[in-house]
Amino acid sequence: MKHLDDIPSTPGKFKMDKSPYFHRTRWQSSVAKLAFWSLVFVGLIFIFFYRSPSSNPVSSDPSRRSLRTYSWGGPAWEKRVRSSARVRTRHGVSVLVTGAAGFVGTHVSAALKRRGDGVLGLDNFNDYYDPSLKRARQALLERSGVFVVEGDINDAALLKKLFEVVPFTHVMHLAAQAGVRYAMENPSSYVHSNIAGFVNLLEVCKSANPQPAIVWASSSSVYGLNTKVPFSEKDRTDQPASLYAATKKAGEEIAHTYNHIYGLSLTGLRFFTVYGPWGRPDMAYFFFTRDILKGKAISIFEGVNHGTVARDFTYIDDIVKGCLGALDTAEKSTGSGGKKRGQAQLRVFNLGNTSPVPVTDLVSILERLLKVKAKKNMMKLPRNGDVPFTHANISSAQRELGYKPTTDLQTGLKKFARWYLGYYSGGKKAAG
Ligand SMILES: O=C(O)[C@H]1O[C@H](OP(=O)(O)OP(=O)(O)OC[C@H]2O[C@@H](n3ccc(=O)[nH]c3=O)[C@H](O)[C@@H]2O)[C@H](O)[C@@H](O)[C@H]1O
Repeated sequence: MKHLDDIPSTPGKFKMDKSPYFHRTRWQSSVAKLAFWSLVFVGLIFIFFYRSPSSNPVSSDPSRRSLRTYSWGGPAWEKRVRSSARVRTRHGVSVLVTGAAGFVGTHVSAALKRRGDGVLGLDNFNDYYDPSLKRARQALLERSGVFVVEGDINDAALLKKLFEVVPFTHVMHLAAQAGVRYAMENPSSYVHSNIAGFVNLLEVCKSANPQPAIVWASSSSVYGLNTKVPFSEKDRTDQPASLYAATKKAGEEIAHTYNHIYGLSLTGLRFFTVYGPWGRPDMAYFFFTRDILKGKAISIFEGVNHGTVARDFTYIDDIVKGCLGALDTAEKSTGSGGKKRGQAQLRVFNLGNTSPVPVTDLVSILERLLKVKAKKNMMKLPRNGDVPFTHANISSAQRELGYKPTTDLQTGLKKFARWYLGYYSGGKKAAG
Protein backbone atom coordinates (compact mmCIF):
# COMPACT_ATOMS: atom_id res chain seq x y z
CA MET A 1 0.00 0.00 0.00
CA LYS A 2 3.09 2.23 -0.21
CA HIS A 3 1.97 4.04 -3.37
CA LEU A 4 -1.18 5.22 -1.70
CA ASP A 5 0.74 6.53 1.29
CA ASP A 6 2.94 8.63 -1.06
CA ILE A 7 0.00 10.68 -2.35
CA PRO A 8 -0.54 13.75 -0.18
CA SER A 9 -3.98 14.52 1.12
CA THR A 10 -3.61 18.15 -0.02
CA PRO A 11 -2.65 18.60 -3.68
CA GLY A 12 0.49 20.69 -4.12
CA LYS A 13 2.17 19.44 -0.96
CA PHE A 14 3.78 16.55 -2.79
CA LYS A 15 7.56 17.12 -2.88
CA MET A 16 9.39 16.05 -6.06
CA ASP A 17 13.03 15.92 -7.09
CA LYS A 18 14.06 19.08 -8.93
CA SER A 19 15.70 17.35 -11.94
CA PRO A 20 15.94 19.13 -15.39
CA TYR A 21 13.48 16.57 -16.65
CA PHE A 22 11.10 17.64 -13.89
CA HIS A 23 11.43 21.33 -14.88
CA ARG A 24 10.57 20.52 -18.50
CA THR A 25 7.52 18.43 -17.52
CA ARG A 26 6.31 21.11 -15.14
CA TRP A 27 6.61 23.74 -17.89
CA GLN A 28 4.77 21.48 -20.34
CA SER A 29 2.05 20.77 -17.80
CA SER A 30 1.60 24.51 -17.09
CA VAL A 31 1.17 25.19 -20.81
CA ALA A 32 -1.36 22.36 -21.04
CA LYS A 33 -3.28 23.74 -18.04
CA LEU A 34 -3.24 27.24 -19.48
CA ALA A 35 -4.52 25.93 -22.81
CA PHE A 36 -7.21 23.89 -21.06
CA TRP A 37 -8.54 26.80 -18.97
CA SER A 38 -8.37 29.18 -21.95
CA LEU A 39 -10.52 26.73 -23.89
CA VAL A 40 -13.02 26.51 -21.03
CA PHE A 41 -13.12 30.32 -20.80
CA VAL A 42 -13.62 30.79 -24.55
CA GLY A 43 -16.30 28.05 -24.48
CA LEU A 44 -18.21 29.81 -21.69
CA ILE A 45 -18.10 33.12 -23.56
CA PHE A 46 -19.33 31.37 -26.69
CA ILE A 47 -22.22 29.69 -24.85
CA PHE A 48 -23.19 33.01 -23.24
CA PHE A 49 -23.30 34.94 -26.53
CA TYR A 50 -24.81 32.07 -28.48
CA ARG A 51 -27.72 31.92 -26.06
CA SER A 52 -28.25 35.69 -25.90
CA PRO A 53 -27.19 37.45 -29.07
CA SER A 54 -27.87 41.18 -28.94
CA SER A 55 -30.36 41.00 -31.82
CA ASN A 56 -32.27 38.19 -30.12
CA PRO A 57 -32.51 39.18 -26.49
CA VAL A 58 -33.30 36.48 -23.99
CA SER A 59 -36.71 36.97 -22.52
CA SER A 60 -37.33 34.61 -19.69
CA ASP A 61 -40.12 34.81 -17.23
CA PRO A 62 -38.71 34.41 -13.71
CA SER A 63 -42.03 33.33 -12.29
CA ARG A 64 -42.39 30.40 -14.70
CA ARG A 65 -41.42 26.82 -14.32
CA SER A 66 -39.81 26.78 -17.76
CA LEU A 67 -37.20 29.38 -18.57
CA ARG A 68 -37.33 29.94 -22.29
CA THR A 69 -35.10 31.54 -24.84
CA TYR A 70 -36.96 33.22 -27.66
CA SER A 71 -35.36 33.85 -30.96
CA TRP A 72 -36.58 36.61 -33.22
CA GLY A 73 -35.31 39.08 -35.76
CA GLY A 74 -33.72 38.92 -39.16
CA PRO A 75 -35.04 39.71 -42.67
CA ALA A 76 -37.02 36.47 -43.07
CA TRP A 77 -38.69 36.93 -39.69
CA GLU A 78 -39.56 40.57 -40.48
CA LYS A 79 -41.02 39.51 -43.80
CA ARG A 80 -43.32 37.01 -42.03
CA VAL A 81 -44.34 39.67 -39.51
CA ARG A 82 -45.16 42.17 -42.28
CA SER A 83 -47.06 39.65 -44.36
CA SER A 84 -49.17 38.44 -41.42
CA ALA A 85 -50.03 42.03 -40.40
CA ARG A 86 -50.89 43.14 -43.96
CA VAL A 87 -54.43 44.48 -44.27
CA ARG A 88 -56.38 42.76 -47.06
CA THR A 89 -59.48 44.99 -47.24
CA ARG A 90 -60.01 48.70 -47.80
CA HIS A 91 -61.21 49.56 -44.29
CA GLY A 92 -59.21 46.87 -42.51
CA VAL A 93 -57.00 47.47 -39.48
CA SER A 94 -53.68 45.97 -38.44
CA VAL A 95 -53.85 44.35 -35.04
CA LEU A 96 -51.21 42.99 -32.71
CA VAL A 97 -52.91 40.24 -30.69
CA THR A 98 -51.07 39.31 -27.49
CA GLY A 99 -51.85 35.89 -26.05
CA ALA A 100 -52.75 34.77 -29.56
CA ALA A 101 -52.19 31.08 -28.79
CA GLY A 102 -54.53 31.35 -25.80
CA PHE A 103 -58.20 30.42 -25.89
CA VAL A 104 -59.76 33.83 -26.58
CA GLY A 105 -56.67 35.01 -28.49
CA THR A 106 -56.90 32.22 -31.04
CA HIS A 107 -60.60 32.80 -31.73
CA VAL A 108 -60.22 36.58 -31.99
CA SER A 109 -57.14 36.33 -34.25
CA ALA A 110 -58.91 33.90 -36.59
CA ALA A 111 -62.03 36.10 -36.76
CA LEU A 112 -60.00 39.23 -37.56
CA LYS A 113 -58.08 37.41 -40.26
CA ARG A 114 -61.28 36.03 -41.79
CA ARG A 115 -62.66 39.52 -42.31
CA GLY A 116 -59.46 40.78 -43.94
CA ASP A 117 -57.68 42.58 -41.12
CA GLY A 118 -53.94 42.32 -40.69
CA VAL A 119 -53.16 40.18 -37.64
CA LEU A 120 -49.90 39.42 -35.91
CA GLY A 121 -49.95 37.12 -32.89
CA LEU A 122 -47.62 37.15 -29.90
CA ASP A 123 -47.49 34.43 -27.25
CA ASN A 124 -44.93 33.13 -24.77
CA PHE A 125 -46.31 29.56 -24.85
CA ASN A 126 -45.84 29.16 -21.11
CA ASP A 127 -46.66 25.89 -19.39
CA TYR A 128 -49.50 27.08 -17.10
CA TYR A 129 -51.50 24.41 -18.92
CA ASP A 130 -50.61 21.85 -21.57
CA PRO A 131 -48.50 23.80 -24.11
CA SER A 132 -49.33 21.25 -26.83
CA LEU A 133 -52.88 22.66 -26.90
CA LYS A 134 -51.36 26.12 -27.50
CA ARG A 135 -49.20 24.67 -30.27
CA ALA A 136 -52.28 23.12 -31.87
CA ARG A 137 -54.04 26.50 -31.76
CA GLN A 138 -50.92 28.08 -33.27
CA ALA A 139 -50.97 25.55 -36.11
CA LEU A 140 -54.62 26.41 -36.72
CA LEU A 141 -53.76 30.10 -36.95
CA GLU A 142 -50.74 29.50 -39.17
CA ARG A 143 -53.02 27.68 -41.61
CA SER A 144 -55.23 30.77 -41.84
CA GLY A 145 -52.23 33.04 -42.38
CA VAL A 146 -51.62 34.35 -38.85
CA PHE A 147 -48.00 34.27 -37.72
CA VAL A 148 -47.64 33.91 -33.96
CA VAL A 149 -44.35 35.36 -32.76
CA GLU A 150 -42.95 33.51 -29.77
CA GLY A 151 -42.10 36.07 -27.11
CA ASP A 152 -43.12 37.70 -23.87
CA ILE A 153 -44.97 40.98 -23.31
CA ASN A 154 -42.24 41.85 -20.80
CA ASP A 155 -39.69 41.92 -23.61
CA ALA A 156 -39.55 45.64 -24.47
CA ALA A 157 -36.96 45.17 -27.23
CA LEU A 158 -39.19 42.67 -29.02
CA LEU A 159 -42.30 44.87 -28.71
CA LYS A 160 -40.39 47.92 -30.00
CA LYS A 161 -39.13 45.87 -32.91
CA LEU A 162 -42.67 44.75 -33.79
CA PHE A 163 -43.85 48.38 -33.84
CA GLU A 164 -40.83 49.33 -35.96
CA VAL A 165 -41.73 46.69 -38.52
CA VAL A 166 -45.53 47.31 -38.48
CA PRO A 167 -47.34 50.53 -37.53
CA PHE A 168 -50.18 48.66 -35.77
CA THR A 169 -53.41 50.63 -35.59
CA HIS A 170 -54.74 48.43 -32.77
CA VAL A 171 -53.54 46.13 -30.02
CA MET A 172 -55.84 43.40 -28.75
CA HIS A 173 -54.16 42.57 -25.45
CA LEU A 174 -55.27 39.13 -24.28
CA ALA A 175 -52.01 37.79 -22.83
CA ALA A 176 -52.45 37.26 -19.10
CA GLN A 177 -51.95 34.89 -16.24
CA ALA A 178 -55.48 33.57 -15.95
CA GLY A 179 -57.20 31.42 -13.33
CA VAL A 180 -58.59 32.48 -9.99
CA ARG A 181 -57.41 29.62 -7.78
CA TYR A 182 -53.85 29.29 -9.17
CA ALA A 183 -53.07 32.77 -7.79
CA MET A 184 -52.55 31.20 -4.37
CA GLU A 185 -49.95 28.82 -5.78
CA ASN A 186 -47.96 31.21 -7.95
CA PRO A 187 -48.78 34.80 -7.01
CA SER A 188 -45.74 36.34 -8.71
CA SER A 189 -46.79 35.03 -12.13
CA TYR A 190 -49.89 37.28 -11.88
CA VAL A 191 -47.82 40.34 -11.03
CA HIS A 192 -45.35 39.50 -13.78
CA SER A 193 -47.91 39.08 -16.59
CA ASN A 194 -50.94 41.12 -15.57
CA ILE A 195 -49.16 44.11 -14.09
CA ALA A 196 -45.51 44.29 -15.21
CA GLY A 197 -46.28 42.90 -18.67
CA PHE A 198 -49.23 45.24 -19.17
CA VAL A 199 -47.17 48.28 -18.13
CA ASN A 200 -44.36 47.22 -20.47
CA LEU A 201 -46.81 46.94 -23.35
CA LEU A 202 -48.35 50.34 -22.58
CA GLU A 203 -44.89 51.93 -22.38
CA VAL A 204 -44.13 50.70 -25.88
CA CYS A 205 -47.59 51.72 -27.18
CA LYS A 206 -47.34 55.22 -25.74
CA SER A 207 -44.01 55.80 -27.55
CA ALA A 208 -45.17 54.27 -30.83
CA ASN A 209 -45.89 56.61 -33.70
CA PRO A 210 -48.78 56.41 -34.42
CA GLN A 211 -50.00 55.22 -31.03
CA PRO A 212 -52.36 52.25 -31.39
CA ALA A 213 -55.80 52.00 -29.78
CA ILE A 214 -55.77 49.23 -27.17
CA VAL A 215 -58.53 46.79 -26.28
CA TRP A 216 -57.65 44.47 -23.42
CA ALA A 217 -59.06 41.67 -21.27
CA SER A 218 -60.17 42.59 -17.78
CA SER A 219 -62.38 40.19 -15.85
CA SER A 220 -65.74 39.73 -14.15
CA SER A 221 -63.70 38.83 -11.07
CA VAL A 222 -63.11 42.56 -10.40
CA TYR A 223 -66.62 42.65 -8.88
CA GLY A 224 -65.25 40.46 -6.08
CA LEU A 225 -67.45 40.62 -3.02
CA ASN A 226 -69.98 42.95 -4.69
CA THR A 227 -73.48 41.64 -3.90
CA LYS A 228 -75.54 43.99 -6.07
CA VAL A 229 -76.80 42.05 -9.10
CA PRO A 230 -76.62 42.12 -12.05
CA PHE A 231 -73.09 43.52 -11.99
CA SER A 232 -72.97 46.92 -13.68
CA GLU A 233 -69.84 48.79 -14.71
CA LYS A 234 -70.90 51.49 -12.23
CA ASP A 235 -70.78 49.08 -9.27
CA ARG A 236 -67.91 49.06 -6.83
CA THR A 237 -64.88 46.99 -7.76
CA ASP A 238 -62.66 47.70 -4.78
CA GLN A 239 -63.14 44.37 -2.98
CA PRO A 240 -61.32 41.74 -5.06
CA ALA A 241 -61.56 38.19 -3.69
CA SER A 242 -58.41 36.87 -5.38
CA LEU A 243 -55.00 38.13 -6.41
CA TYR A 244 -56.04 37.45 -10.00
CA ALA A 245 -58.95 39.85 -9.57
CA ALA A 246 -56.69 42.38 -7.85
CA THR A 247 -54.22 42.36 -10.76
CA LYS A 248 -57.06 42.83 -13.28
CA LYS A 249 -58.44 45.69 -11.20
CA ALA A 250 -54.92 47.15 -11.05
CA GLY A 251 -54.87 46.88 -14.85
CA GLU A 252 -57.99 49.04 -15.04
CA GLU A 253 -56.34 51.72 -12.89
CA ILE A 254 -53.12 51.49 -14.92
CA ALA A 255 -55.20 51.93 -18.08
CA HIS A 256 -56.67 55.10 -16.59
CA THR A 257 -53.17 56.47 -15.94
CA TYR A 258 -51.86 55.83 -19.46
CA ASN A 259 -55.02 57.30 -20.94
CA HIS A 260 -54.71 60.36 -18.71
CA ILE A 261 -50.99 61.05 -19.19
CA TYR A 262 -50.29 59.86 -22.72
CA GLY A 263 -53.63 60.00 -24.53
CA LEU A 264 -53.81 56.25 -25.20
CA SER A 265 -57.24 55.01 -26.25
CA LEU A 266 -58.05 52.12 -23.90
CA THR A 267 -61.01 49.75 -23.69
CA GLY A 268 -61.17 47.08 -20.95
CA LEU A 269 -63.49 44.12 -21.41
CA ARG A 270 -64.72 42.30 -18.31
CA PHE A 271 -65.14 38.72 -19.56
CA PHE A 272 -67.59 36.47 -17.69
CA THR A 273 -66.39 32.81 -17.48
CA VAL A 274 -65.75 32.26 -21.19
CA TYR A 275 -66.09 28.67 -22.45
CA GLY A 276 -66.13 26.76 -25.73
CA PRO A 277 -64.06 24.72 -28.22
CA TRP A 278 -60.27 25.10 -27.86
CA GLY A 279 -60.89 26.27 -24.28
CA ARG A 280 -58.67 26.34 -21.21
CA PRO A 281 -58.06 23.01 -19.44
CA ASP A 282 -57.81 24.78 -16.06
CA MET A 283 -61.48 25.81 -16.20
CA ALA A 284 -64.19 23.77 -14.47
CA TYR A 285 -66.32 22.90 -17.55
CA PHE A 286 -63.17 21.58 -19.27
CA PHE A 287 -61.71 19.46 -16.47
CA PHE A 288 -65.17 18.27 -15.39
CA THR A 289 -65.56 16.88 -18.93
CA ARG A 290 -62.16 15.19 -18.75
CA ASP A 291 -62.81 13.72 -15.28
CA ILE A 292 -66.38 12.60 -16.02
CA LEU A 293 -65.12 10.72 -19.10
CA LYS A 294 -62.36 9.12 -17.03
CA GLY A 295 -64.82 8.09 -14.30
CA LYS A 296 -62.98 10.30 -11.83
CA ALA A 297 -64.92 12.14 -9.12
CA ILE A 298 -65.45 15.90 -9.51
CA SER A 299 -65.79 18.43 -6.70
CA ILE A 300 -68.74 20.74 -6.98
CA PHE A 301 -68.60 23.80 -4.80
CA GLU A 302 -71.62 25.05 -2.90
CA GLY A 303 -72.25 28.19 -0.91
CA VAL A 304 -73.25 28.73 2.71
CA ASN A 305 -76.13 26.42 3.80
CA HIS A 306 -75.80 24.42 0.58
CA GLY A 307 -76.40 27.63 -1.38
CA THR A 308 -76.09 27.65 -5.15
CA VAL A 309 -72.82 28.64 -6.79
CA ALA A 310 -73.53 30.02 -10.26
CA ARG A 311 -71.74 31.63 -13.19
CA ASP A 312 -72.79 33.79 -16.10
CA PHE A 313 -71.08 31.36 -18.53
CA THR A 314 -70.42 33.13 -21.84
CA TYR A 315 -69.82 31.35 -25.13
CA ILE A 316 -66.63 32.13 -27.03
CA ASP A 317 -68.33 33.24 -30.28
CA ASP A 318 -70.30 35.87 -28.36
CA ILE A 319 -67.10 37.09 -26.69
CA VAL A 320 -65.38 37.32 -30.08
CA LYS A 321 -68.22 39.50 -31.37
CA GLY A 322 -67.81 41.73 -28.32
CA CYS A 323 -64.05 42.00 -28.90
CA LEU A 324 -64.52 42.94 -32.56
CA GLY A 325 -67.23 45.45 -31.60
CA ALA A 326 -64.80 47.04 -29.14
CA LEU A 327 -62.05 47.23 -31.77
CA ASP A 328 -64.39 48.70 -34.37
CA THR A 329 -65.68 51.43 -32.07
CA ALA A 330 -62.29 52.25 -30.52
CA GLU A 331 -61.26 55.81 -31.28
CA LYS A 332 -57.71 56.68 -32.18
CA SER A 333 -55.19 57.44 -29.45
CA THR A 334 -54.45 61.15 -29.34
CA GLY A 335 -50.78 61.21 -28.37
CA SER A 336 -47.61 60.81 -30.35
CA GLY A 337 -43.98 60.33 -29.44
CA GLY A 338 -44.93 59.81 -25.80
CA LYS A 339 -46.88 63.13 -25.57
CA LYS A 340 -50.64 63.57 -25.10
CA ARG A 341 -52.32 65.87 -27.62
CA GLY A 342 -55.88 65.71 -26.31
CA GLN A 343 -58.49 63.69 -24.42
CA ALA A 344 -58.62 60.04 -25.48
CA GLN A 345 -61.28 57.38 -25.12
CA LEU A 346 -61.30 55.31 -21.91
CA ARG A 347 -63.94 52.59 -21.62
CA VAL A 348 -64.82 49.45 -19.69
CA PHE A 349 -67.56 46.96 -20.63
CA ASN A 350 -69.06 43.79 -19.21
CA LEU A 351 -69.14 40.95 -21.72
CA GLY A 352 -71.37 38.31 -20.16
CA ASN A 353 -74.36 36.22 -21.12
CA THR A 354 -76.85 37.76 -18.65
CA SER A 355 -78.20 34.40 -17.49
CA PRO A 356 -76.30 32.80 -14.59
CA VAL A 357 -76.44 28.99 -14.42
CA PRO A 358 -75.75 26.94 -11.27
CA VAL A 359 -72.62 24.79 -11.49
CA THR A 360 -74.82 21.76 -10.68
CA ASP A 361 -76.79 22.46 -13.91
CA LEU A 362 -73.56 22.74 -15.87
CA VAL A 363 -72.68 19.25 -14.63
CA SER A 364 -76.13 17.86 -15.55
CA ILE A 365 -75.77 19.23 -19.10
CA LEU A 366 -72.33 17.64 -19.41
CA GLU A 367 -73.68 14.30 -18.14
CA ARG A 368 -76.37 14.33 -20.82
CA LEU A 369 -73.98 15.34 -23.60
CA LEU A 370 -71.29 12.86 -22.63
CA LYS A 371 -73.82 10.15 -21.72
CA VAL A 372 -71.88 9.42 -18.54
CA LYS A 373 -73.05 9.87 -14.95
CA ALA A 374 -70.62 12.06 -12.98
CA LYS A 375 -69.23 10.98 -9.63
CA LYS A 376 -69.91 14.09 -7.59
CA ASN A 377 -68.42 15.35 -4.37
CA MET A 378 -70.29 18.34 -3.03
CA MET A 379 -68.01 20.59 -1.03
CA LYS A 380 -68.03 23.99 0.60
CA LEU A 381 -66.75 26.80 -1.63
CA PRO A 382 -63.09 26.95 -0.58
CA ARG A 383 -61.57 30.25 0.48
CA ASN A 384 -59.33 30.40 -2.54
CA GLY A 385 -60.61 33.41 -4.39
CA ASP A 386 -63.81 31.94 -5.83
CA VAL A 387 -66.96 34.03 -5.57
CA PRO A 388 -70.42 32.45 -5.26
CA PHE A 389 -72.18 34.24 -8.10
CA THR A 390 -71.63 36.32 -11.24
CA HIS A 391 -74.24 38.02 -13.41
CA ALA A 392 -73.51 40.64 -16.06
CA ASN A 393 -75.50 43.71 -16.89
CA ILE A 394 -74.55 44.19 -20.54
CA SER A 395 -76.63 47.23 -21.46
CA SER A 396 -73.52 49.39 -22.00
CA ALA A 397 -71.90 46.89 -24.36
CA GLN A 398 -75.23 46.41 -26.12
CA ARG A 399 -75.61 50.13 -26.69
CA GLU A 400 -72.03 51.01 -27.62
CA LEU A 401 -70.58 47.84 -29.15
CA GLY A 402 -73.72 46.27 -30.57
CA TYR A 403 -72.97 43.29 -28.31
CA LYS A 404 -75.76 40.72 -28.15
CA PRO A 405 -74.96 37.22 -26.85
CA THR A 406 -77.00 34.51 -28.58
CA THR A 407 -75.65 31.18 -27.28
CA ASP A 408 -77.12 29.49 -24.21
CA LEU A 409 -75.09 27.09 -22.07
CA GLN A 410 -76.72 23.93 -23.46
CA THR A 411 -75.94 24.92 -27.08
CA GLY A 412 -72.43 26.14 -26.28
CA LEU A 413 -71.49 23.06 -24.25
CA LYS A 414 -72.73 20.83 -27.08
CA LYS A 415 -70.24 22.51 -29.41
CA PHE A 416 -67.53 22.23 -26.78
CA ALA A 417 -68.20 18.52 -26.15
CA ARG A 418 -68.12 17.77 -29.88
CA TRP A 419 -64.77 19.54 -30.19
CA TYR A 420 -63.40 17.88 -27.04
CA LEU A 421 -64.27 14.37 -28.15
CA GLY A 422 -62.79 15.02 -31.59
CA TYR A 423 -59.62 16.61 -30.30
CA TYR A 424 -58.88 14.01 -27.66
CA SER A 425 -60.30 11.12 -29.66
CA GLY A 426 -58.96 7.60 -29.25
CA GLY A 427 -57.30 8.57 -25.97
CA LYS A 428 -54.27 9.61 -28.01
CA LYS A 429 -53.83 12.83 -26.12
CA ALA A 430 -54.69 13.31 -22.47
CA ALA A 431 -56.30 16.63 -21.64
CA GLY A 432 -53.77 18.48 -19.49
O1 LIG B 1 -65.02 35.46 -15.39
C1 LIG B 1 -63.87 35.58 -15.04
O2 LIG B 1 -63.35 36.66 -14.92
C2 LIG B 1 -63.06 34.40 -14.69
O3 LIG B 1 -63.70 33.26 -15.25
C3 LIG B 1 -63.10 32.05 -14.91
O4 LIG B 1 -63.13 31.87 -13.51
P1 LIG B 1 -64.37 31.08 -12.88
O5 LIG B 1 -65.64 31.77 -13.16
O6 LIG B 1 -64.03 30.84 -11.46
O7 LIG B 1 -64.37 29.75 -13.76
P2 LIG B 1 -64.02 28.25 -13.38
O8 LIG B 1 -62.72 28.18 -12.70
O9 LIG B 1 -64.19 27.48 -14.62
O10 LIG B 1 -65.15 27.87 -12.35
C4 LIG B 1 -66.51 27.86 -12.76
C5 LIG B 1 -67.39 27.49 -11.61
O11 LIG B 1 -67.10 26.17 -11.20
C6 LIG B 1 -66.88 26.13 -9.79
N1 LIG B 1 -65.91 25.06 -9.53
C7 LIG B 1 -64.64 25.19 -9.94
C8 LIG B 1 -63.73 24.18 -9.71
C9 LIG B 1 -64.15 23.02 -9.05
O12 LIG B 1 -63.37 22.06 -8.81
N2 LIG B 1 -65.44 22.93 -8.66
C10 LIG B 1 -66.35 23.92 -8.88
O13 LIG B 1 -67.51 23.81 -8.50
C11 LIG B 1 -66.39 27.52 -9.44
O14 LIG B 1 -66.66 27.82 -8.10
C12 LIG B 1 -67.18 28.37 -10.40
O15 LIG B 1 -68.41 28.67 -9.83
C13 LIG B 1 -61.66 32.02 -15.40
O16 LIG B 1 -61.02 30.83 -14.98
C14 LIG B 1 -60.89 33.20 -14.91
O17 LIG B 1 -59.62 33.19 -15.55
C15 LIG B 1 -61.63 34.49 -15.17
O18 LIG B 1 -61.55 34.81 -16.52
